Amino acid sequence: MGNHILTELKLASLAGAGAYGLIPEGAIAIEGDEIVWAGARGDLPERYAGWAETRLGGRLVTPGLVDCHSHVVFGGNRAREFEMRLNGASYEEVARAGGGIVSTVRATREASEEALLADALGRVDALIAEGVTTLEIKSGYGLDQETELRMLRVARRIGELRPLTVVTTFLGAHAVPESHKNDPDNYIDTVCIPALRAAHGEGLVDAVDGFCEGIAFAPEQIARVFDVARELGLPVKLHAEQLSNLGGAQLAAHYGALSADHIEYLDQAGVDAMAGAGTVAVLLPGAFYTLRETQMPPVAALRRAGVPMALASDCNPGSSPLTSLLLTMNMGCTLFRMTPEEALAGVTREGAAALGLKDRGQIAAGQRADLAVWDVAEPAELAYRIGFNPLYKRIFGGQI
Ligand SMILES: O=C(O)CC[C@@H]1NC(=O)NC1=O
Ligand SMILES: [Fe+3]
Repeated sequence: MGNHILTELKLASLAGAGAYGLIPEGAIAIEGDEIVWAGARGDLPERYAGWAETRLGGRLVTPGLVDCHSHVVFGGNRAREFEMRLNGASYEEVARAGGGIVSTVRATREASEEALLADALGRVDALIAEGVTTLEIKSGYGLDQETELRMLRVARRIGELRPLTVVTTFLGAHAVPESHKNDPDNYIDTVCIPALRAAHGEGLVDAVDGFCEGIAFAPEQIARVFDVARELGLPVKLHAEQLSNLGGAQLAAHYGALSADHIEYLDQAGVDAMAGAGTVAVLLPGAFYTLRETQMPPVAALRRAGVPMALASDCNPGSSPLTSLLLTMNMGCTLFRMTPEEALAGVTREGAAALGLKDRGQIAAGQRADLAVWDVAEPAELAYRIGFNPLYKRIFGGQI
């Protein structure tokens, strides 16, 4: 780290005017872990003359990628369930038959902290290899206090063991465990909320999430968890309108949520509520693709209303065993009809916004020096190609 100039680059700043905030002949000045200047190379201020210089041969430079929704910490895998679905069972049928999230809960409860960490690091390294510099990691496969906290400790350790910012999210309201399957209210009040308080007490929680859905929790149950999040001063986000419309996005907006995620079944009332609250739409095409869903999120309505749209892997063993943010971008375009610029913004500027982070996701003075350098001529290539990783160099916190 130190003072450094990156030059001979095409700058996709995702800031300022114009598509991608693109500057064909750009330069970036980095001091420590911070960008202190970015713009056209010809405008580089004299005061940076003499700084160490790295020439990038005209390669494209974007902000480091932000994966704002993942469940990368979990035990076991669900290949068997994948096979069941290929034999005709729906995702909800598998869930009601005791498969789905609950089967991963068993495997996660049985796994040690070291085993969970070792398994997760493989998935995290795949994301890092594609230029991810910030990763959100949820709990939600413990559904008991001990395991929920173990998952969040593993998430924190991932951020210590890798050149990566990890943001943790408590998702105790992910599913109703077998022990409480006839009494979800009791689970919320006697397990989920005490676990949230304990996790917060250990400094393990940066935000609180829930799954508002017929196979999970009702809005009233989510609201009780969000009331405690508000009491603890924690921001909230919500898996909402994935398989039906229970008004989850409106509930999220009512709590000033950072984001509402999935939202395939979002209606105009939900779009308007999110627009009014500044809640980011997090689109998760990996789950839509894996579950062979047909109801697309209302991208055109979100666009018209000016609701920011993020894209994320939703990496999880059941509905989105996906560890490629580049493929996520391609799916966002091909499946959800986002533009390539919206897709790139979705995994940078808007992904950061979905985490409430204002110091990253764009290339501009004052932002973290988290950058990705790509062997592509045009930014659209990042979403266009399928199964191709053109990352040339990943810069985390100014480490050239
Ligand atoms: O199947 C799993 O393990 C997670 C499913 C995932 N969680 C959620 O709230 N919605 C999903 O698609
Ligand atoms: Fe999810």
